[in-house]
Amino acid sequence: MYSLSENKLPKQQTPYYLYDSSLLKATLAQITDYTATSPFKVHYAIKACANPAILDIIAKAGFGADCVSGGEIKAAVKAGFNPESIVYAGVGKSDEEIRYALSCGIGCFNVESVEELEIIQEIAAAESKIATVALRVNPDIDAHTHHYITTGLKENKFGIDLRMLDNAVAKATNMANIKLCGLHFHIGSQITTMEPFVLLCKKINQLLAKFQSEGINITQVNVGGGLGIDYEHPDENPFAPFKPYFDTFRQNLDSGKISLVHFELGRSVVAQCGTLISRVLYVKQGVNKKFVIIDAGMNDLLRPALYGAHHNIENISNTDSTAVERYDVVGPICESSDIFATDELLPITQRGDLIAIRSAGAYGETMASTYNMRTLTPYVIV
Ligand SMILES: Cc1ncc(COP(=O)(O)O)c(C=O)c1O
Ligand SMILES: N[C@@H](CCCC[NH3+])C(=O)O
Repeated sequence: MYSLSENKLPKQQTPYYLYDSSLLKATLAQITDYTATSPFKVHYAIKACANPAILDIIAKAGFGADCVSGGEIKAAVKAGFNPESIVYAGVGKSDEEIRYALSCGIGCFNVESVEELEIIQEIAAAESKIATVALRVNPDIDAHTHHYITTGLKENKFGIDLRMLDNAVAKATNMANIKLCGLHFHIGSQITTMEPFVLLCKKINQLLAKFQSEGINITQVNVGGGLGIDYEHPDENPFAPFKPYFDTFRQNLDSGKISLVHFELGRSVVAQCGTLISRVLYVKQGVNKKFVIIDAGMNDLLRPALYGAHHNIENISNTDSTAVERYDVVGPICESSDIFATDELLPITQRGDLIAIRSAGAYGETMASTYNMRTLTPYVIV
């Protein structure tokens, strides 16, 4: 794995994303190993990181792609993902995006409402095409994660409510240009215990048994993504708990009823291979505290400002932990929420030091903006 020492870092203007390709490849190899013995297919969730160099590596490793917009489908096709291995979710697919997805020949639309199903039928009929769809079910399961990234509760906008599912299945099976291939679920992100996934498996088993008893043979399920990572200990735990995760589905899904299980992993694939590298502009004395003001801001990495997320922060210019101090680590953006950490214990830090913000490979670069007329964050892959 790449070591973050100052003299080995690329000579690149800060701030920038640094991606470790060897860690990414080792992660992909683990996932491939743990899924090889079962009818499991993993689609990488492009929203986590759509960097072309990263997509290239993931496509070459034989993964499918999970997309949520026409732009993501375009990026996936360009990166070499097989269109038949592309799945497409999202509550607000536009007519143009549906037409584009059909023209690419994507593998499956994960349909989030009956209203959307009707539009896909209409467009597919006009284009004389068959759209393969899975119905996204809202299973009303609490993923016990940040409320902004919980997606499987009945008050969330995602998926079809359980009470409306029978109607949606009946409609889908009767539409001339729709081929119903399965059910789709995604209960949330950064899920760190297996319990919500066990509940999900139980719900899936119940639903498939019910439909099969009614003569509706649904044999494929997509269980979404959501596997969490260790933000506090990226060196001790560079890999997400893939083995218990895949074992949970192997042990709890009713294999007699299911021919293929699709996964849509994002964060757990790419988070640990990315680091945001930044430089200290000022160490500012406040009334009761010191601020380390760095040249990266919430426009480069939004997660701390949006979710109060904490990423591990390291001073890679001074690693001497025998003399430490507490600092608020903040960016230059004109917002009080532009804070990466409060009371962070760091070695004595000074202007010019390089700061690494770890575990930033997922939902980092993809959520960056040009707010305050800043340039989009560049990247280096090593
Ligand atoms: C439908 C869908 N699939 C997959 C993912 C990827 O989730 P994660 O990055 O938590 O694995 C998301 C994001 O939460 C999603 O909305
Ligand atoms: N963007 C979120 C995850 C949302 C996943 C998309 N449904 C994060 O950074 O944690």
